[in-house]
Amino acid sequence: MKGVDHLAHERNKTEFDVDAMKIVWAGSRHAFELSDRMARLVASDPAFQKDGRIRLGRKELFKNTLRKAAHAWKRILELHLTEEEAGWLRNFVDEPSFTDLHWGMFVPAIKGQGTDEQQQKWLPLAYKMQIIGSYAQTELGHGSNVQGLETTATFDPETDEFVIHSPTLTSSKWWPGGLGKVSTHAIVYARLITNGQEHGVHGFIVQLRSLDDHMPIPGITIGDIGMKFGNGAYNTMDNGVLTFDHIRIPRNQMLMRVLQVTREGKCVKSNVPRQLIYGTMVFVRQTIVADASTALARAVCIATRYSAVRRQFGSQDGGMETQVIDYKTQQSRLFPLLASAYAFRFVGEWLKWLYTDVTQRLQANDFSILPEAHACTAGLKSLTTTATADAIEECRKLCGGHGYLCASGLPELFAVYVPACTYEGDNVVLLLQVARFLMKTVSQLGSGKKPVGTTAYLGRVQDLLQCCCDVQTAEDWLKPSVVLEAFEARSARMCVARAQNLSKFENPEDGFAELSADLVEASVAHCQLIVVSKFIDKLQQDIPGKGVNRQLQNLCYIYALNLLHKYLGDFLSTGCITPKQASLANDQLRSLYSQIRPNAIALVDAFNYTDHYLGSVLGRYDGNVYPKLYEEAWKDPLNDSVVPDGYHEYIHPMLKQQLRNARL
Ligand SMILES: CCCCC/C=C\C/C=C\C/C=C\C/C=C\C/C=C/C(=O)SCCNC(=O)CCNC(=O)[C@H](O)C(C)(C)COP(=O)(O)OP(=O)(O)OC[C@H]1O[C@@H](n2cnc3c(N)ncnc32)[C@H](O)[C@@H]1OP(=O)(O)O
Ligand SMILES: Cc1cc2nc3c(=O)[nH]c(=O)nc-3n(C[C@H](O)[C@H](O)[C@H](O)COP(=O)(O)OP(=O)(O)OC[C@H]3O[C@@H](n4cnc5c(N)ncnc54)[C@H](O)[C@@H]3O)c2cc1C
Repeated sequence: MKGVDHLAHERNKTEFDVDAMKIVWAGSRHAFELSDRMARLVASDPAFQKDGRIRLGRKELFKNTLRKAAHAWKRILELHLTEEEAGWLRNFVDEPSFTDLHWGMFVPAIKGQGTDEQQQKWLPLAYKMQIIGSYAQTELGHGSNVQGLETTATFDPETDEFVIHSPTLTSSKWWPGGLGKVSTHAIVYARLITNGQEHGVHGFIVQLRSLDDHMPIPGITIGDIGMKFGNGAYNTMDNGVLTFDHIRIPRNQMLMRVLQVTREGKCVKSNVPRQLIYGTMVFVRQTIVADASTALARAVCIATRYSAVRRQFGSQDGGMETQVIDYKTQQSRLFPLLASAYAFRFVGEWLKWLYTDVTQRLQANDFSILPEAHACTAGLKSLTTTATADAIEECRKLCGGHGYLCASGLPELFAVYVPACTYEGDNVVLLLQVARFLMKTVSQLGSGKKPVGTTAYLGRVQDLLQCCCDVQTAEDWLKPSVVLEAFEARSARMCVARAQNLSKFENPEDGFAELSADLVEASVAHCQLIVVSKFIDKLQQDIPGKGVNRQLQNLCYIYALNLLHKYLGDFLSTGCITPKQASLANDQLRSLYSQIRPNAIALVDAFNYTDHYLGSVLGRYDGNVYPKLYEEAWKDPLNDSVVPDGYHEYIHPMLKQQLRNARL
């Protein structure tokens, strides 16, 4: 790092091995080295520079994204990068584009729902980018309700083809990323109709554009759906609209792992459950959880470094003013977010493991943990994206006025990130799925079915309904068993209370609708328990590096005790803890903030973000904020001329008018 390090005094306070923490954050030495190499490769390549992109108009912005995606692909081929390396490289380019959907959804959909023959035919084309794919599920009229989609795929036995059609305006495909201007193909979700009978929604591989001149296939209408929230931000993506007028595709382009349609138009079910049609969403939700920690860590890194640079008030005898990071209010807002970044990292790691485990089991025809995988991915996607979007906004406020400048990097980060609360399942709709899973689990307790995995604690429900929290001193809140029991008891009691209320309804569906707001709260409690318990599990691992485990313990308890404080109503009303114990938890929280304080800068350094990736003047590694902020202001196009365009037309005549009026 060249030049003066304005944060050196902060780094000198560090009480742990930052390099060892970098490896913990990355997940392994291999992951660290690989991501570090790719981050530096991107940061050092002028073709990937990001300065000024927020000032580009839509067309320039989009073309710039196409240029970067093409350059990234060129570098991937030239350097013979592995799939893993290529994924990191695209990540550090840090610009949403059609490639996200091609690699993130189109390829996984074919892998997860295609037969062996379909995979053999389509994957090599996709891997070489000889075709570019998107994921066209959502329509103008329906997104959450997948079974309500209207596009039809009618089998024509005479020609051995499906006819894909958009019967209504609301059946227009609407939102798919990469679809508007780039994709040549899409996985299109449509209602399958054979021999006049409906067979639910299925995926079909449909060519959209000519591979020669990129013109839409006759009968297809396709375009971009228009500008989205924020400058730059997600507008690099061509989210699209698409309609079909009786488009014909060969029968073998229906993804047939779940259901096969024969030459005669007969439907033959395979042994895999129907829910596997939703498998791509499960995969992507899992990646979104991992991505949440990355986005949250970016915002926290910016806010933490800036909070150490920024000084306000408190100067005595003309000495230095107080660093805003030393205010307890700043710490109580910032450090729980820092702790959440680590918590989400570890739960994301665990979810990846769970997903891999489910995938292997599915291949061996074991579908038993599919409902749990669905509930965990849906619930954790919802919990982590909501918390991350809120946290990015909180980090903006933590940076005061300068946080509102685009140069802080936070407005763009927020605008890019916030749709994660909606895409891949609206966060409330997903929590309702978790609630269904929890209520089903509770209802089966009486029949002796033993809950496993993340709901195993519900098997001890009788104990959890009676247990009393064993906290007498603030230090008692640093016992993993105490924290875990408090979270388990809160979640179990909320689930049981909701189940009892549901049982009062004659029709369970009426009850579910009526109590849905309460049910969502139980889902949140359950998901928070998962995050806390996976963080505690992480602490039990042998983590090398001086002081690393100690810092992680502090972060873990900050995460848990801050939730306890924030959701105190739940903990008190369910009788899990007493007001006195809650007050002791707060005492402990304040003490933990003081312990984290000297390590805060090193804990964000451990994310190993380059200045290029952070894209923030406030979050610069060297803390040299003010000169760079000053320099940045002069780059604004308004400062190209001293007297602005429009002066002669609008300002000058107004001034003259006032002068005349004054003389009158
Ligand atoms: C620049 C930032 C990028 C960040 C991302 C980083 C990495 C990601 C990598 C790549 C992606 C690239 C970019 C990402 C950006 C945007 C892409 C966005 C894409 C999309 O949004 S695609 C569209 C997503 N749409 C949805 O999520 C729709 C939500 N709705 C549903 O999932 C379902 O309709 C529903 C709500 C679950 C209802 O289902 P339905 O069948 O009608 O009803 P139920 O009766 O409730 O369920 C029946 C039964 O099935 C079980 N179930 C439901 N879903 C699943 C599932 N997914 N898996 C397994 N099982 C499932 C349910 O539990 C029921 O079971 P029972 O036992 O009770 O019968
Ligand atoms: C940036 C972005 C990218 C996207 N990319 C893609 C893509 O590549 N491919 C694709 O197919 N789709 C994509 N989508 C679409 C996305 O998946 C849907 O928008 C999302 O699933 C939400 O569905 P909806 O829009 O129908 O919301 P709605 O369901 O209409 O939600 C509106 C409101 O109704 C509430 N609500 C809905 N149902 C219920 C219920 N049962 N109970 C209680 N409340 C309910 C919701 O909580 C929400 O508050 C994208 C969306 C965005 C914003």
